[in-house]
Amino acid sequence: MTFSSLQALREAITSLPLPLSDADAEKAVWARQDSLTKPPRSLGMLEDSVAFLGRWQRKAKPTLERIDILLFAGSHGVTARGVSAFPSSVTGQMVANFEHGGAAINQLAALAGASLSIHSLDIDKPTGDFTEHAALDDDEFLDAVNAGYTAVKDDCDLLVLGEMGIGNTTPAAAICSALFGGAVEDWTGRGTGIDDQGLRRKIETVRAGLTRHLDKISDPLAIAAALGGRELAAILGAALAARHRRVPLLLDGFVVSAAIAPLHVLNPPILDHVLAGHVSAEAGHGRLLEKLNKSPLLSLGMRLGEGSGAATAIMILKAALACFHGMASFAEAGIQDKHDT
Ligand SMILES: Cc1cc2ncn([C@H]3O[C@H](COP(=O)(O)O)[C@@H](O)[C@H]3O)c2cc1C
Ligand SMILES: O=C(O)c1cccnc1
Repeated sequence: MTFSSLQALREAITSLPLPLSDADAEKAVWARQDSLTKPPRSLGMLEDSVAFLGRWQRKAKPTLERIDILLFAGSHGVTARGVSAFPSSVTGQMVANFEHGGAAINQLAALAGASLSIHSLDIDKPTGDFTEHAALDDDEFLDAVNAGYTAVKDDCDLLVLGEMGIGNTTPAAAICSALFGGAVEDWTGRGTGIDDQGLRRKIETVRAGLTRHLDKISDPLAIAAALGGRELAAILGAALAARHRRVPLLLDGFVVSAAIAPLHVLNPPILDHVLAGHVSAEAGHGRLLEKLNKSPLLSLGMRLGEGSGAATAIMILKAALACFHGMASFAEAGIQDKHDT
């Protein structure tokens, strides 16, 4: 499926009947977990994670055999305003680095046993500077959403989305400010490590973008197009495809979370298939996860993007499944179970 208009996309988000998760599979997961040789629920979020995987994989015994990491790259016109500590040319150079296996995400994907595919979205064609024009017109936005939507494959046990795009913490901050309000400073962080003067410029840039596109403030998809970018739009499309296909999605940092936030504002249950991998050190990510009602598995002070925080969290999911599949039950081990009260 691809979307030929914003209206068709909006309908797919708000009015199509959404496929549901499997409550019976989840019940079976909890029944097994409660029979294993540990005090009930003592593995905390590990147990919650197995229940989540069971529900969305529709399996009483969930697995992580096939994990796909899709990394989307795009270029941002707003970088001309001096909002990043790095030049825009680094985006293409990092794409080459991903292809040669030299980036953090390559190492983490290999360790996690995940496949990694790189999707470059017109990186030689930066988006418009959102303080002056819409970053993307409707057609450009839909093309990127469709690229993300069609990149998701059915037969995967878990999906991770990553991004590369110098400057993209600025559109992420602008989208959050537009969707959720509050002080622009609270959504705007240092990204790649911009200095104090740069941070002030970045905050002013976000403010100017909000003023320019004030007329779109009540339309989350118009905000995503006017203030976003191609890799963010593709992430929105991929998250929607995962929901339609009941593929569980593990969320990365601030940029990926901001990219899917318009889905939440349009229809909160649409992100029920999403688990937060980590909370990034980027200002605003913790607040954004609260808005999305997600509790992160990890808080490691990471602020890289690329899908790296989520890829690290895969190891936690694998730890959870190792216990779930490998532990003996009280009956098998001949251990006395909890007193009946
Ligand atoms: C070498 C390098 C590798 C990266 N990998 C991810 N990012 C991250 O930093 C960028 C966002 O931060 P800002 O908005 O400050 O530019 C994005 O490309 C993001 O993926 C990187 C940034 C750099 C410099
Ligand atoms: O949390 C993120 O997604 C992030 C933080 C800094 C730079 N790039 C991405």
